[in-house]
Amino acid sequence: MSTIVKICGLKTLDTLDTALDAGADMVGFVFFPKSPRNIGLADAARFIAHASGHAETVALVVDADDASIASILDEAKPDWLQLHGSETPERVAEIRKSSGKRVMKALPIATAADLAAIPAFEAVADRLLFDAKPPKDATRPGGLGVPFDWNLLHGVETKVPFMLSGGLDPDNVAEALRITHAPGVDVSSGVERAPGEKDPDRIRAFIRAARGVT
Ligand SMILES: O=C(O)c1ccccc1NCC(=O)[C@H](O)[C@H](O)COP(=O)(O)O
Repeated sequence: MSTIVKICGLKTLDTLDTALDAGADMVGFVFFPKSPRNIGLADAARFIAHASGHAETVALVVDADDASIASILDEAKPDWLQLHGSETPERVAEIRKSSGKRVMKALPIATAADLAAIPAFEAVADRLLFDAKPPKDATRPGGLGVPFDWNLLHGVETKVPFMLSGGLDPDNVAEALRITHAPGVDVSSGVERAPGEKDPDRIRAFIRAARGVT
């Protein structure tokens, strides 16, 4: 089965088209004002409509309230909601039920102890995203371009599919997949030429590398 590839933090039509043309399975749009990838609702709606039918679309939120989620669903109509904050299993279940959307829950990973969160969240989410735990002084909970020890995921078993994330790039994604056998990978910083500025060549290179295309 081919590795599912998600390109996250897209902000322009040309880089979205690059990701789609290169075969990205999922494209992510960030709704987090402190992020250099933060996107407005109108642009997200336009890009999600453009991507529909070519890739699954993901709206990424961080501890969003019901009103914010409702606006995103009404205006942008994503296929997935990615919950990248400190949402509890109960909150994940509540959002999944009320939105009727598939939900991907990000779990911050730094040590083996962090894997203890898997059972509670795999019971309420459609997919898990293992991302590097942010440092205490981080201004955002993701998109930091920093990996965690992939060996922590060696042999991990989950009841729902998972994605590997955090500090991936065209040069390390094949090794990350060799170690983790992750069914999916997700990248943001590693395909950028500057924070929030996606690089089409790096997007293409990442997808090729993730697919094992030399
Ligand atoms: O990308 C962001 O700026 C971001 C901001 C706030 C919460 C989550 C964010 N990104 C989440 C993602 O899914 C990223 O792709 C993931 O954290 C990996 O990022 P990177 O290490 O930069 O590849």
